[in-house]
Amino acid sequence: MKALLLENIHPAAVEILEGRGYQVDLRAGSLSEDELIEALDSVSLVGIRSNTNVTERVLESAAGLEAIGCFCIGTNQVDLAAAAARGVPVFNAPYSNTRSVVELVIAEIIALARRLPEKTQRMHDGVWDKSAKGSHEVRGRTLGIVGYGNIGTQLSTVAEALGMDVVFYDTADRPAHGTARRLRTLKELLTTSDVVSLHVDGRPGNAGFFGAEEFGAMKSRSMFINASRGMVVDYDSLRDHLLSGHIAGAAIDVFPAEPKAQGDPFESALRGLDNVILTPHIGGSTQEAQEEIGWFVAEKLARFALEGSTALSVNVPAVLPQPLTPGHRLGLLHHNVPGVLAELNAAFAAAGDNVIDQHLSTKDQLGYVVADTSDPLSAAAVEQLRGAEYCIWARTW
Ligand SMILES: NC(=O)C1=CN([C@@H]2O[C@H](COP(=O)(O)OP(=O)(O)OC[C@H]3O[C@@H](n4cnc5c(N)ncnc54)[C@H](O)[C@@H]3O)[C@@H](O)[C@H]2O)C=CC1
Ligand SMILES: O=C(O)C(=O)COP(=O)(O)O
Repeated sequence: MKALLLENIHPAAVEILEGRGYQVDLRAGSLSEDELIEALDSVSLVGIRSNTNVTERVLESAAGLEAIGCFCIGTNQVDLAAAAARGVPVFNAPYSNTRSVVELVIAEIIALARRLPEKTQRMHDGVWDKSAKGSHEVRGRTLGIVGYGNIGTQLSTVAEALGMDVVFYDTADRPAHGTARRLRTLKELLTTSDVVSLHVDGRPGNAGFFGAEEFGAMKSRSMFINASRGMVVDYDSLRDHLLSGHIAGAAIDVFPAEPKAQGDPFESALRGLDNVILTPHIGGSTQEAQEEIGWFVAEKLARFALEGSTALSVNVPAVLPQPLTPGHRLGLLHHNVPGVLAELNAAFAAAGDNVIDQHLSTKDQLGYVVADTSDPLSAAAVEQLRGAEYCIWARTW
């Protein structure tokens, strides 16, 4: 059994998968589509982070791929529908690096308010530039959070503890934390915030949603932070609004096209601008977060591959079966049509197998059932199931 782990996934993941009998190929960088297709030959588990794209073409060629682990929060880099259609579950770590992102953004809010990027540069240039001009406390200033999910809400709580007034805008119905106030429109947030921070997800509909109109609506001399996804923002427009002085500072951690490997050249319209903090997509890059992610996602991959558990999968029905009794479990991922369970249980009955435990879950067009039986279903009966029109795959453990 082979597992391919890309993008500097934490060694905790290697330890867990090797401990479950996998031969692990651990690599530092991300791969292009063609490189990934080649690397996935005879691989059953693959781990990626935010910079490797698993496209339908990759999935089409990776016949032996059983599951995908996104060792991060975002899963927009995977064609989730194509993976689901092929019965390939995708797992992520929805909370493991949340705090790390929040602490980076809090640091950036204060750094920008005190114009630290240019202060420290002047010192390194040998210039003593002691001035309060353009520097402010963050206490009492308004933070506008766009995207009030796991990261946005934690940021809200920490910012409030710093004495900031917090407002937020979210397309979904989200409860306010602490004294934060939900605003009905993005424009209201933009016109009232001293700092705007984006924490939306990378769904296709968010591509380019923050551009000239939004920057123009922001308060004069306000700050902008993006640690969500680069594809969300028009950075040429941000450059224009920084050069004009309308936006007084920015901190950017994510970019539309990010280098594939450590040390690769980085190009951006935002390089060389005053009071702009640029970081190489490190919001989740702390030792604590990476170790937690490595353990969390590797465990999900192993429990799926070795026991049939799809708990916390982002794209197939979630089933958390009982502890495995080897040799007595069947998993059936199928098209969500009537009669599947009846046919499966009829097959067990015909074989004289008593069903000890059974879990069925459905999600959109898919259904997934895991059944533990007194006696293993015969190979012929399993093959018959695999031939059914509704069957995507049937596996036994
Ligand atoms: N820079 C980095 O290293 C990291 C970046 N991220 C990015 O941050 C994103 C957010 O993470 P979480 O808070 O955990 O996700 P989440 O799914 O908990 O929250 C995202 C929120 O944004 C809202 N939203 C989506 N599109 C929106 C729009 N157009 N306008 C307003 N609200 C919108 C959603 O309703 C949701 O409440 C991730 O999807 C990922 O892309 C996450 C971790 C690390
Ligand atoms: O968790 C996320 O979605 C991130 O963007 C973190 O990405 P990374 O694991 O640093 O490639």
